[in-house]
Parts: sequence; structure tokens; C-alpha cells
Amino acid sequence: MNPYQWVWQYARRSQLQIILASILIIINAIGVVAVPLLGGMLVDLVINQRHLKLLLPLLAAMIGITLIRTLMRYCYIILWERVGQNSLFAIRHDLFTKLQSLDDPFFKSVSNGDIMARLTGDTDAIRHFLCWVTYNAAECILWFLTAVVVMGWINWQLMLALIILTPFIGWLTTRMSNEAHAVFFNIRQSFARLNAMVEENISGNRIVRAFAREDYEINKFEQLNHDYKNKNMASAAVSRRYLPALDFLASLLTVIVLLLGSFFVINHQMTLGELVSFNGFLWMLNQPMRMSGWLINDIQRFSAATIKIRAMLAAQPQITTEEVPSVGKIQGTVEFQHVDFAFPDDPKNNILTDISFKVTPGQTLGILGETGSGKTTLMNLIARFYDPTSGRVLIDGQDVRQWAAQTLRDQITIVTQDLFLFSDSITDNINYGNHEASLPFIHQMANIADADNFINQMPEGYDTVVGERGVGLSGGQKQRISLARALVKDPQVLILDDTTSALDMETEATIQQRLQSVTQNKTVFIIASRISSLRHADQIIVLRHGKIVEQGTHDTLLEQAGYYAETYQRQLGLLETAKGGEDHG
Ligand SMILES: Nc1ncnc2c1ncn2[C@@H]1O[C@H](COP(=O)(O)OP(=O)(O)OP(=O)(O)O)[C@@H](O)[C@H]1O
Repeated sequence: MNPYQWVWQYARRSQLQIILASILIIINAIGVVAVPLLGGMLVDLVINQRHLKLLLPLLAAMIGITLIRTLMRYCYIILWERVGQNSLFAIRHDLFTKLQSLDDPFFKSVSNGDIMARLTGDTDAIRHFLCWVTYNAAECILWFLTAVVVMGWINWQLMLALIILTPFIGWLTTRMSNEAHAVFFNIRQSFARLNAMVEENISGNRIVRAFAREDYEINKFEQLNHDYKNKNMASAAVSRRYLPALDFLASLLTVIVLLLGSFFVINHQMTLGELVSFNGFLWMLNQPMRMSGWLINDIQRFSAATIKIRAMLAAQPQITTEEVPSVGKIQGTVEFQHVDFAFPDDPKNNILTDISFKVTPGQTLGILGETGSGKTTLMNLIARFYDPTSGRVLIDGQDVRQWAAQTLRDQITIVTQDLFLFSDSITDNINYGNHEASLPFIHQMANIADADNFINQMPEGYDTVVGERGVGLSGGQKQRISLARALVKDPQVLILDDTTSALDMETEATIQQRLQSVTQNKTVFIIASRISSLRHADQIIVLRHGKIVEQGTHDTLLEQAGYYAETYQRQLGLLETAKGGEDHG
């Protein structure tokens, strides 16, 4: 499918407007011949033959036709704008919907800045093509053809003399088109890089300032900015090479008409009025020639933009469902059977190896492990952010691949380590996964997460806007709001990935105790580095380099005197030192 067929899929939804606009364009292009013809009649009948009575009707007709044509042009410009905007609306909708369905491999391969470039600059190139290039190109083609027919009818020899230039114009425009395509693709890539850099700079703004790297960032930006400027200059260079030649050929038409036309008039092969009409039609050949260069630039910009947009629309999520998804409610039994896992971009490097365990509803599984040992990855397999490379993950005895990812994530909630809050009120952040939740339920869950108190002390309580554009929150406050958000969703499987790491041990203990009241029938996973967070779990596994090296309860693991026991002793020692310090202080 070429870019035009692709965009037609969207544009054809406004078929009625397109038909109406096309009819108006055709009538308008034909109407264009009227004024020069009337001008010729004015010269021959009024000036040469002195039929003065015809002067006013001819002038009135010229003005009237021009007014009607202007009105028609206004109407079809508006209609094309509507076609363009409707199509853009649908394209943006499809892009955003696709974005919601894509998963990690896509987001790892395409930067946020590039995605934003597709949703803004690229869609704008398509809008420009639909709203401006289409009717201008149609006008140019129709003017050119109409001019050829009418000029041929007035004096075919003179018309042929003009048409001789057409092959040169065709050759020039094709060359320009080929060169412009590569240039516009490069411009688009450069714009995406610039966008990505700015986006990253804004997100990492605090790190930049903390490390006093503003100059470094400005320098990095300057390089990309230069690159973008140079790419645009390259495009200007293509225009510079071809546009003067096209302009020259267009001007040559006037010279040919004046020289040959005068010759024909002197030899009585043509009336002066016909020469005036002929001259009046000249712009209909002229204009398309001059415009062709600009139109080609815009068409190539459009073509480069469609490549990126179509690539995104064609991207497929890695996680797919093999069978008809079960839609029932999850009970919450989670079982791993000899699971191995490697990331798709590094398939030889097993991040998890031979993982097996089973947790039933009402039970809590604690996970301890050094940083990078694979704890988060393990949890991501439960909610199908990834599928195992080998072995099986079962939910209620059924392979996760047979559960639709959507169904799973609806009932399995992960409180992730990246604590992201939307620029919205605290209430809307907490009920993000369950908009039906009542206010008392939201407050109750916030209380369990030990967030209720500090939220009530905020300027507008639960209505306080937080996130990017709202008030700042500490890491611990964000953790507690994220926990409340997960609880309000009331999931059957709750995964807490280092959720309370930023809290002091007393607050953590309070939350753990309160959590018990709402997690009695749920399956809970707790990833933590503090033994105090794990010790009450029904089962605990210790991961090292992606393998389970210890497994048991708090007591049995202490007996094993391995990593768990060591960590416990160390943390106990630290605790006692700290207590000792406090006692002495
Ligand atoms: N998206 C990814 N693509 C490739 N490798 C990854 C990806 N995410 C994590 N890894 C690698 O997988 C390994 C396990 O990461 P994981 O986040 O599961 O560890 P973790 O035990 O949760 O660590 P932490 O305690 O620091 O959160 C690490 O070596 C990490 O570099």
C-alpha cells in the first residue's frame, strides 16, 4: 500500500465532502477560462469593433464570475480542511489506541521523543497534505489541462510551442522529488532525536541540576539543533537547485507567447483579442510549473511522515493470547513450573532459571534477593508483562498464555518501584483503577496505606492536585498513595515491589498489620530487602542470579543459616546498634 492508498483509508470516511469539494474544484477550474475569454472579447468587440454597449455587460460578467469563483474556492478550502481534520482525528485515535496496546519491546526500541514526534510533527505533515496539498495539486493539474485545451482551441501552433517545455519540467520535478524524499526522511529523524533529547532533559531536569550539567546538556542540544538546522538547509539546497530552473521555464512561456503571438497577430493568423486571451491563460500553465516544486516538497514530507506513523500502527505487542480468554474472576492460585526467562533482546542471557513455587489465595509469598537478582522480572511474568522463555506460569491451574493480558491485569495489581502519579487530584490518582470506588472506601484504603493522615493535612485534602503539575510529594508519600491506589482496585493478587522501602520501620509495621484485614483471601507477593517486611510471609524465597537458592518460612530459613539468616543477623545487628545509639544519646 502506498502512502496515498493508506491515507485514503482515512480520508474516504469523509466521502461526501470530498465529492462536493471535487465538483467545486472542477467547476472552478473550468470557470477560470471565462475571464480571459471575456477579456479577449472586450478587446475584439469593444475596443476594435467599437460595440461600446457590450462594455458594461462584459465587465459585470467578469466581476460576477470572479466573485462566484472566489466563493466556490472558499467553500472547497473549508471542505478539504474538514476532510483533513476528520482524517487526522481518526489517525490520532488509532495511534493512541495502538500505543495503549504496545508493550515493553516497543517502548524500549522507540524513545518517548520519537513517539511524540509521530503524534505531533508527523500528523501535522499529514494534515498539511490533506488540507492544502490535495486541492492545490488538483487545481494545478486542472488549470494545466484546461489551459492546454482552451489554448489549443484558440491557436494550437502557439499552444504546442509552449507544451514543448513540459518534458523538461517533468524531468526536473522527478529529480527534485527523488532528492527531496531522502532529505525529508533525514529531517524527520533529526527532529525525533531533538524531541527525544528535550523530553529526556525535562524528565531528568533535577538530575541535570543536581550534577550541575546544564552546560553539557546545552552542548548536547546544540549539536542536535545544528544537525536539525543542517538537515533543513539540505532541503533548502534541493529547492535552491531546482526552483529557479522551474521558475525560469515558467517565465520562458511569456517570452514565447509574446514573440510567436505577435508574429501570428501581424500575419493575421490570430486576432489581438485572442492574443490577449492567450496571455490571460498563461498563468494557468505558469502557476502549476512554479508550484510543482513546493508541492513536491510537501508531498515528500508527507511521505516521510507516513513511514513512521505506519510503522507504529503496524507494531505488534509481544504478549498475545493463544486461546479464547477466560473471562471469569481469578481465584488467585499462582504457580511457577520450572520457569526460565530471558529478555527478547538478549535471549542467551537467562534472567530467571528453573523457578518453581506455588502460592494459594490467602497466602503471602515474600521474596528476598540482591539487587538485579530478578525479583521484579519474576513478578512481571505473573501479570504477563512478559511470557516465560520455557516452563509455565499458571494462574488457577491455567497457563497465563491462555489468559488475556487485560483480564490478568484487571485482577492482578503490581505496586511498581517507579511511583508514577498523574497530574490529577489525589482522589483521582487513588481511584485510577476503580472509578466506581466510593469516597469512604477510598479513605479506608488510604488509611490502610497510612496515607489518610498526610492527605488530610494537604491544602485541599483529597482534592489536592499532585504529579507533574501539582504539589510535590516525598518518596514515602508517593509509595503510600500508590499502595492505596492498588488496594482500591481490590485485586485478587497483590504484588508489592519494594513498596514500603522509603518508610520507617514503624510505619511499615503499621501498614503491614492493617493490610491483613483486606488481604485475607488474596494472594500477596512482597518483594523487600528488610526482613521485617518478609518475616510473617507464609513462604519466602531467596533469589540469587535468577535462581531460587533458599525457600521456606522465616523460621526454617533461619535454621538453614544461609543468605536469609545472614541478612537477618546483619539487619538485627544494625537495629541493635541503632537502638544502642539512641539509648546512649
Ligand atoms: N527490560 C529489560 N531488558 C533487559 N534486561 C533487563 C530489563 N529489565 C531488567 N533487566 C535485567 O534483568 C535483571 C533482573 O532485573 P530485575 O529488575 O528483575 O531485578 P531486581 O531483583 O528486581 O532488582 P532490584 O532489587 O534492583 O529492583 C537485571 O540484570 C537487569 O539488568
